[in-house]
Formats: sequence, structure tokens, C-alpha cells
Amino acid sequence: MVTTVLTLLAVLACIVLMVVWRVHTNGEWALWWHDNYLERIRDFLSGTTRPMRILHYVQRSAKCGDVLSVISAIDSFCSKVEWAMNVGDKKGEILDAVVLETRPRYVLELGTYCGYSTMRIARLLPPGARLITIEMNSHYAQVAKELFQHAGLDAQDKSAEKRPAGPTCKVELLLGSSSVLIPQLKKKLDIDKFDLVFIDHWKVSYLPDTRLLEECGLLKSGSVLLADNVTCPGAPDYLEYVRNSPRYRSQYFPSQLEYLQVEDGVEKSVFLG
Ligand SMILES: C[S@@+](CC[C@H](N)C(=O)[O-])C[C@H]1O[C@@H](n2cnc3c(N)ncnc32)[C@H](O)[C@@H]1O
Ligand SMILES: [Mg+2]
Repeated sequence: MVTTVLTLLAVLACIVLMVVWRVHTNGEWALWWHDNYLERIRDFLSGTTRPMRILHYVQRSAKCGDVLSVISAIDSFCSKVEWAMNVGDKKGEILDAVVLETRPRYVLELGTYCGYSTMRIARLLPPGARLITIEMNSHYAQVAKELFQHAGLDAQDKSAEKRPAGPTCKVELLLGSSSVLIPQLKKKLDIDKFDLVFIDHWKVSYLPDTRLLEECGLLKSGSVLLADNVTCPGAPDYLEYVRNSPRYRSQYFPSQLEYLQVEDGVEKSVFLG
């Protein structure tokens, strides 16, 4: 009897160790574990959602009107308390470098989630620049708006005297599906071409939406596409397209999946016209 129980415990321990090891080394397992399993359990136990938990943490710990403080609070929460699908601090540095070298006036982001990458981009844009971010989930969009407010990103609408120090570009969050909204951007927002597009929504949409941006005439020679998570979870059809099309010059930047030691990277592709 004792031997049977000990054997069962040993088998159970082995299974747990195997799962922990896979979660730490394998991207698909890590995403399944953090993005489905743990998130659902925490939602159930707390009666809240992950974006709400991020918002509450930021409201408790980040300085109001200070976008850097908000970004660093989100990083701190997501690396120490609960993983979330923001681009994260490591790939975020690559995103920052691309924004700084591109010096864009018109930026499009596909996939806002809680607005972490939106805030990273916004804080580096020159006055007068426009950042359009598209999100199809209304709950995520609402949380993002509240985080922007906390970070002072909506400060532009207020009087200059009362404006807290922070980004001076305007963020425009559009609620809806990218495939529906992209064709409406020119007329609806009076935008001709984008200088920079940060692609970070569902991976199956990377390629169709890139083709849609081309068809709608929203790219010009020199427009930069930066695509996140091209290794984990991966966007193989998109990579195949931008790496082999004569219309793009493409470069891979290796990094790690947000807040985890799992291989990932971003692809920077310059549209050649
Ligand atoms: C990885 S998260 C974005 C993370 C965010 N860019 C960041 O780094 O902070 C992807 C988001 O894209 C949204 N999304 C996925 N497909 C979409 C689509 N076709 N149109 C609009 N939003 C989409 C999802 O709801 C999700 O919030
Ligand atoms: Mg991402």
C-alpha cells in the first residue's frame, strides 16, 4: 500500500516537473499555461479580468500623468505577478529604437490590448504626430482608455496650463476589427499613408491585413512594418511573404517572449513601393 502511494506520488511529481519544465522552455506550452489556464483560474477566483487587475495595479502604484511610471508598473506586474501579452520590456526596447529611427508622423497599431505598446510608442512621438490603434475587444479597449488617462495620454484635449508632463501626440483608439476598419481609415480619419505600422494582433491576420494596407494605398515607399511575435507563437505565412517579396526589405530581431525566457523576435520590414 505504502509502496503504491509512494510510486503514485513519484509519478505525479515527475508529471508536475515535466509540465513546469515545458512551460519554461516551450513557447506554446508557456502561452497555454499563462494565457488560458492561469488566467481563467485567476478570473474565476477574483471575479475580475486580467486587464482589470493590471489597471488596478497601475492605479495603486503608478504616478498619475507619468507615462513611464505606468509602463514600468505594467512591466513589474506582468513579470512578478501575472503574465500578460504586452510586447514587454525586452522587445519594447526594439520597438522604441525603431520608432526613434523612423521618426514617424502617422503610426498605426494593430492590436491595442491594454495599451502598453501604444504608450511606449506615444511617448516617443513628436508633437502633432498621430497614433491610431485598433482593438476589437471592447473590454480591453475600455481598460486601455483608462490606462491612457492615468498616463496623461489624453492630456492634449485639456488646457495647456493644466497639462501634465508627458507625450504630446494624440492617441486615437478605434474599436472594431482591423479588416473592417483598415479600408475606412483614409476617409474616416483623413490619413493618407502610415510611416510606421506596429502589427501585434492575432497572428493569422498579419498577412491578410498587410495585403489590405497595400491594397488601400496606406503604405508609401519607406513605410516601416514592425511585427511582434513572429517566432512565438509565430506568423510563418507573414514571414514568408515579407522575406521573399521584392516589395519589402526585411530584417529579424531576435529577442524573448514577453516576460519569459522563451525565444521570440520581431520582424522589421521596409516597404519599397
Ligand atoms: C498581443 S495583444 C496586443 C498587445 C499590445 N500591442 C501590447 O504590446 O501592449 C493582441 C490584441 O489584438 C486584438 N485583436 C486580435 N485580432 C484583432 C483584429 N483583427 N482586429 C482588432 N483587434 C484584434 C486582441 O483582442 C488583443 O487585444
Ligand atoms: Mg505581441
